[in-house]
Amino acid sequence: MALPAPAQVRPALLVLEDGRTFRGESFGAEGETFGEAVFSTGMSGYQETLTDPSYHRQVVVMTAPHVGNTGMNDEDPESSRIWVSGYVVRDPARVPSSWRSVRSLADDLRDQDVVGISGVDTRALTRHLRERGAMRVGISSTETDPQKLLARVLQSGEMAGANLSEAVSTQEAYVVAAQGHKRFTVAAVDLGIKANTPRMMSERGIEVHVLPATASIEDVQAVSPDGLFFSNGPGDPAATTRQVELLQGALRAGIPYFGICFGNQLFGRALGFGTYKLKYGHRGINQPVMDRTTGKVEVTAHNHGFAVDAPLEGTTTTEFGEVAVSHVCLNDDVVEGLELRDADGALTSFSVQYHPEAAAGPHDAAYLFDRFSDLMRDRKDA
Ligand SMILES: NC(=O)CC[C@H](N)C(=O)O
Repeated sequence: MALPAPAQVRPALLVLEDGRTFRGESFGAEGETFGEAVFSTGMSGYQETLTDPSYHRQVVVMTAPHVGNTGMNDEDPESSRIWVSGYVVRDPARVPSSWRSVRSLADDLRDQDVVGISGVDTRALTRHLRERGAMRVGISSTETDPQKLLARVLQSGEMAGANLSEAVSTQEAYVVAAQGHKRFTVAAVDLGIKANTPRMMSERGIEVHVLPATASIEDVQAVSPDGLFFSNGPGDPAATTRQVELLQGALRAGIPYFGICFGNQLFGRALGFGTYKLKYGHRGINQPVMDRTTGKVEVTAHNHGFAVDAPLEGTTTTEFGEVAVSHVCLNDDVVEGLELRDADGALTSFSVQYHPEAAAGPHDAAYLFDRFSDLMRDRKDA
């Protein structure tokens, strides 16, 4: 099959906040965009990455050199739109090829007004971010002067201190029915929830009441939940107070809790720990994490730029019980999970910094949804 002629090439410019400049071609929508430059090392799952609300206000650099081969389908999105504020690839596929593909990546970016750039040396850009840390960036197909774009990058918003989950959350509560026999009811606070999370709960007989990020403790209790869940989400956990207070109220009321990613960071804050910004974060689908409960190492999907500052060894006494770090990233010893136990040593709540709901995978961590079900069963019986 002959390849179609490349679309008319329009130059684009990428300028980091420290002045480093890359030149490439406009990819997706034309125009100008700003955000925090971060890199993802996943070799597959670009559609899930683009539609993950946790990437709100971030410009994602793909380290995979060739992106777009399988096009865009209607089954894999994690939400109803693309959330990244910009997209950087080296070599976009000119022809998508998959039986599920209904659009091309470039068309979807253009239709959803997402500005991207291609033809960039993404390896050099990633090495720069790894050495200097995640930082603000601008991409433009309308500006040709790097100094002028840099001035606008320096005026754009920072990720540290940004409270973003309410901007991406559902406005209205909705219910995802349990598949088969209903075993539990969960109140899931949407801080940027991915579609696969309620799906994986539903498959385990959980009826999921997805609530807006602004939900109150009364809204949670109105559902009579067996468990409370906080999702992943964008922004700085240190800038989020309302949901931390909600979580503390639920813990006082004795509701078992499970949190993922942002939900792990807010759990840490509710228990009295601080959070901090990692130099360049963890974003990819092959990060090794040890589950200290079983001693097993899982290969896991990550997308986080912040982390919980909790002691790796021993337990910490809080008004809610004894807390310990349950999971650790083997690359850099970053806290990847927390667990809370009562005075008898029984698990009452837990959370992980990584993604048991990960699509395209890996699926090593899917057992955590079973752990949540077991926890709700045990607390119901208690
Ligand atoms: N995926 C997430 O929930 C990300 C959490 C938080 N915004 C971070 O970057 O660390």
